[in-house]
Amino acid sequence: MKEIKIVIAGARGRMGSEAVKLVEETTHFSLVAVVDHKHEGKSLKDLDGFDVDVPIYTDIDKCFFETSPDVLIDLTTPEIGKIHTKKALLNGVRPVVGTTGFSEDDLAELQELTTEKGIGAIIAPNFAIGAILMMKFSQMAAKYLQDVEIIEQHHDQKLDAPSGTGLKTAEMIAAVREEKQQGHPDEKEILTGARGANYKGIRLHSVRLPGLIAHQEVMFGGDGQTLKIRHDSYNRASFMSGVKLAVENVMKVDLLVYGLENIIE
Ligand SMILES: NC(=O)C1=CN([C@@H]2O[C@H](COP(=O)(O)OP(=O)(O)OC[C@H]3O[C@@H](n4cnc5c(N)ncnc54)[C@H](O)[C@@H]3O)[C@@H](O)[C@H]2O)C=CC1
Ligand SMILES: O=C(O)C1=N[C@H](C(=O)O)C[C@H](O)C1
Repeated sequence: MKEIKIVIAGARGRMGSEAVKLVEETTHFSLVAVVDHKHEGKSLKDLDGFDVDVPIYTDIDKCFFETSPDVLIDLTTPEIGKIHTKKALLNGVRPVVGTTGFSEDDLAELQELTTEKGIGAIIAPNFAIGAILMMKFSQMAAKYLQDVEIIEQHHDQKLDAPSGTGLKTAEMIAAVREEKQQGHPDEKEILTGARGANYKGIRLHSVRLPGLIAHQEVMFGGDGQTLKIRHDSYNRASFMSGVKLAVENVMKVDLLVYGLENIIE
């Protein structure tokens, strides 16, 4: 298999450090550099916990120019992730984006840029295969049970709410469900936010607690019955087979793919 040259942005983070391991362990992947907001000019091996000798860049354009990667894996923050994704496309580098917190407008802009540049990009709110199945099963269930609420639970260092997965699940359900208001028509929030966020009538609840990693339950209600579809990630290794799949697939597409469910048969 042809070698794929990769840059990782956010390599020191919880997900990024796991992605460094994945790239190192995969024979046809080659890590050529990492992007950080600190440590310009150092090697990754100078930092605690890494023994990989690749340069650290704080300037992503310079990084792309000097290392000519095929793929950028971005695992940073919502704000920075957007900038990196745009810069990757402008530099002819295929982005694989795990970073969440992008708005509909951001996605539309990136889709336009991807089409203009004619190179592939993958934005995946969740790389875990079990989470993809949870979303697909939820979409199936929503055809039969239209009353649904999403409860996503994450560690308390997470920046965005609702999670990318929660939002994507709501979007997938909304695509097959006629929009409706749930609960009592006269219901009133005594405390603002008590009923959660509202995506086309679907309620989304975000729990943030230390000890959690990434969990989501999609709860459906019908006459005298409920159905719960749940996924739990207990560690960040759970996301890595999806990252590998995304890197391999981004080399084969020439458009923006939003969600791994679009490349998993
Ligand atoms: N798609 C998926 O399956 C998953 C996505 N995520 C998402 O990935 C992102 C990262 O999550 P974590 O690793 O938990 O966060 P983290 O906070 O552990 O890591 C973020 C990293 O980004 C770096 N960073 C911040 N500003 C930067 C800049 N200007 N340039 C380069 N690097 C910069 C930080 O130094 C840090 O190392 C989040 O958006 C999260 O929602 C997390 C888990 C799974
Ligand atoms: O920040 C996280 O941790 C996660 N973020 C993604 C999201 O927002 O859905 C994926 C996963 O849930 C972990």
